[in-house]
Amino acid sequence: MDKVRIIVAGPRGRMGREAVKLVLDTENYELAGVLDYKNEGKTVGELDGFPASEAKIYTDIHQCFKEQNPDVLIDLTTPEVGMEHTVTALEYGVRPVVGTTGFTSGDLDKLEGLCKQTGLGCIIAPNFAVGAVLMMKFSQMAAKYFQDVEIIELHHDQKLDAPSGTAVKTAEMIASVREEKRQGHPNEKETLPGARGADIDGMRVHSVRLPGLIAHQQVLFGSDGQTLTIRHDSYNRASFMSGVKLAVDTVVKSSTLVYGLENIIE
Ligand SMILES: NC(=O)c1ccc[n+]([C@@H]2O[C@H](COP(=O)([O-])OP(=O)(O)OC[C@H]3O[C@@H](n4cnc5c(N)ncnc54)[C@H](O)[C@@H]3O)[C@@H](O)[C@H]2O)c1
Ligand SMILES: O=C(O)C1=N[C@H](C(=O)O)CCC1
Repeated sequence: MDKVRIIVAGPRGRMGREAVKLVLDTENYELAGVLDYKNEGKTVGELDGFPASEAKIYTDIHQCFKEQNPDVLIDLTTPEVGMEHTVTALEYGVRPVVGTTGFTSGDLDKLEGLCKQTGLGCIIAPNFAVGAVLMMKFSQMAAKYFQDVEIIELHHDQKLDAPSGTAVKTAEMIASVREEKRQGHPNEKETLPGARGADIDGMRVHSVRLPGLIAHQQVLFGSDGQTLTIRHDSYNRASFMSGVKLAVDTVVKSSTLVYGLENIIE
């Protein structure tokens, strides 16, 4: 069987480093190159702290795709860069696996259209950790019985986007089954703006940023005389890699946009 030729965008980032390792350590994957904004002309093996690899570093995505003709792009960058990479990948016939968070619903609509037009698969996964996907699914199940819910997401203090992609996805999954409700007292008033967190469909979302954390979320449900808390913790970035592998193995066979790993986990 031919190896899956993969480009990793954002290789020197916290997630990108793990993804490069995953690709190099997986027998039927080949690291075709990486996309960075610097180090053009060097190889991955020349970067500090990277395993031996002759894969080339590109700063120009067009040159990269033309020279390497890869099968898959794994993007772990920032929302603006990630969206540009994803659109360009689909235009070049490359299937994207996107872990980058912060895409808007407009971005997702555009990508869905591009997938239809090109017949290519694309996977956007706000969270690759299997436990986090289960947390979201369990929360969706619980929301049928508990209308009142608040989400607390906790991440490291270098995270750029808030709320997290996971919190947004969780709220969307809950909203799809929950009877609409504006929570809290009808006369509730914030005496300090932001005290009640962000509002997604009447659900409150609170973002904590602290050094020492990696990626954590708890979903709290309340009703008469009882609460239910569903919590997930990622203690390292290796926790995301089995999900990245599942997404790569799935996207090479798919022809539509998939938003969320819950749609491909059995
Ligand atoms: N889906 C998931 O399970 C999951 C898990 C962790 C992080 N994330 C998301 O992944 C993204 C990256 O997270 P991180 O913690 O690795 O961030 P990071 O800041 O450590 O890494 C981002 C990398 O992108 C690189 N970059 C910026 N502009 C670029 C460009 N034009 N071309 C190529 N590379 C460029 C930066 O140099 C940096 O190394 C974030 O959006 C984060 O929310 C998702
Ligand atoms: O470290 C991050 O950044 C993470 N972002 C994702 C999100 O926004 O949900 C998932 C977990 C880690």
